[in-house]
Amino acid sequence: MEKTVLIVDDEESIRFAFKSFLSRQNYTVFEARDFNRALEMISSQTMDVVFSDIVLNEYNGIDLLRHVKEQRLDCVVIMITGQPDVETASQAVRLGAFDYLVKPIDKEMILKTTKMAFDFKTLTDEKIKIRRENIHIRTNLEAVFRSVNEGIISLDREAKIVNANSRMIDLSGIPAHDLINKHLSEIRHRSLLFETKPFKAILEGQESPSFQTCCRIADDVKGDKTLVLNSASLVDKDGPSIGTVVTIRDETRLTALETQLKERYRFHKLIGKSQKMQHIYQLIESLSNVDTTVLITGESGTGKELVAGAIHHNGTKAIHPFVCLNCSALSENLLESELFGHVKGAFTSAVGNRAGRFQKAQNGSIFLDEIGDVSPAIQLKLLRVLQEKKFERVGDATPLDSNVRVIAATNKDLKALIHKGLFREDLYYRLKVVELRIPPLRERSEDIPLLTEHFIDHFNSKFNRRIKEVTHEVLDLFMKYSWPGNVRELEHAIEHAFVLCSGFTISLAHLPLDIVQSREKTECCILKASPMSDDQIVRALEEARWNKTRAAKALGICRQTLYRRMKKNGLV
Ligand SMILES: Nc1ncnc2c1ncn2[C@@H]1O[C@H](COP(=O)(O)OP(=O)(O)OP(=O)(O)O)[C@@H](O)[C@H]1O
Repeated sequence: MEKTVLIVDDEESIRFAFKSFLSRQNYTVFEARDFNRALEMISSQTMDVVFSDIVLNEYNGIDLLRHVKEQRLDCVVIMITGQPDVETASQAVRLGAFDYLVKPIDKEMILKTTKMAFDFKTLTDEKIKIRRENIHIRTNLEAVFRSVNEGIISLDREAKIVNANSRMIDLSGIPAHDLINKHLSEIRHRSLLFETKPFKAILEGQESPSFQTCCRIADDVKGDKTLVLNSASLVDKDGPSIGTVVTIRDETRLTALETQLKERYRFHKLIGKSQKMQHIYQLIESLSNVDTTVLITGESGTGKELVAGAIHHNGTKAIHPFVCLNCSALSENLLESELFGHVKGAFTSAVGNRAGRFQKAQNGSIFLDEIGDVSPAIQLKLLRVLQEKKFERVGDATPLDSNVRVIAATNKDLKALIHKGLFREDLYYRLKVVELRIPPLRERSEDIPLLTEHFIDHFNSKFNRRIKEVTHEVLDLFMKYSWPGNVRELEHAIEHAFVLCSGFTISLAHLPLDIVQSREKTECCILKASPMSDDQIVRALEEARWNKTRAAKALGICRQTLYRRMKKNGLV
């Protein structure tokens, strides 16, 4: 890069001497014999170093120096004088002259001073460059600091808050003037945010690693927030820590969306993403915190017990017991004692007092499965519990209070039972305050892949296996099959396959025969419908040398259909 020097002096010999010495050292030297010429040159050409005589006719070198400084020109000025005096020298230095030379000036001095001036200029330029870069970085950082969606707060080593961006102020709910320059201990009581781990660690003088926490911030209106806090030590390069910076990301919305998404596929122990299951989930939610009696209906194996469990566990009763009883499994007497308990001596084997299920479920919920199988006498007692919230133990006339939510279920048509006089109508309406009908699996086949995956996971962990999937044919069959036993049947089919499958994929060969045969039956029905002449059948049999399996295959029908056609034609 060109190094430019301007020599301003009215003495030509001086200008000549500077020019000849410096040109040989590869400096580009310009000359000016007076102040005005010098001004012209420094405004039209960048000068790195200016040597100027102090005496320049009507103006002097000090005026030139003043001009350079006023215009903030980027050059080093050295004053030269033939008549040194302390006052001008000190004035020159005060105004920012780099040096002050006294004539006569020899070559050595010119070269040495020029080199020093250039070294000084290089350093000054570097300093200016660094300063400009710093300003640029600082401006950018401040813009980032202001605009990011994360709260940022920095604290010094004494836990005094040095800075906080506007997002942080918003998250903490504390105005900037109450935050900046305050010690953490002074403001920690104002927001639960400051009670979290990173801030506690700062107060205790530790550095804390990145972690996730959920906290409720001071402004109650805003409610629970899921905040991810990250803290890092602020260190100078290789130096000691000068404080801590904590960043806070608000993930409330993300967490809510995640939860929603999960709920769509699963609700408590219920699996299913179909619209019908979404509707069930919504109903369960609205039923959870009301105390009404619920009647759950639906075919066997549709998940009625799981629904009852979800109603109980989703509500405020969840901390109290959830007691289940299958009413069809017990004789009338046993059921009565099981439901209401008995006292010692109530019957021959009653050797002591025994609490019934209603007592055990106190403040919680009781699930009465197969309610349609209950005898008229027990129906009457249940009606009393529902109406009066009271019951008596067998062998004791003292009524006991019942604070139990009743959830009943049946796969029977209770209305038909009422018609036949087998079920009390008044009990039916007491039970059916809200009816929840669980759809059979065939009406929500989009849940089948999800349920299949769920049961594979379940049996993998139960039997310590590593089965990955079912084949396309299996899934296809599952989607078409009518599942009379509903989810329970699917669960059992997969458990059956776990026994037979020794690899990683469940195929048709591993499934229960009745499910596979249901497919063959369907295919046979389809094939049977296609017209096929008796001649064609006989020809196929002859070609297959009367091997029925091969002939059926050649005709594209199943063996049973072929056999039926042969029988019809008297071929067997
Ligand atoms: N939606 C579902 N998600 C996961 N598992 C389910 C689901 N529905 C049913 N099951 C499972 O199927 C089996 C039968 O469920 P459950 O006992 O709740 O059915 P149910 O309708 O009460 O049957 P039943 O009328 O015969 O008493 C259970 O092992 C249960 O875990």
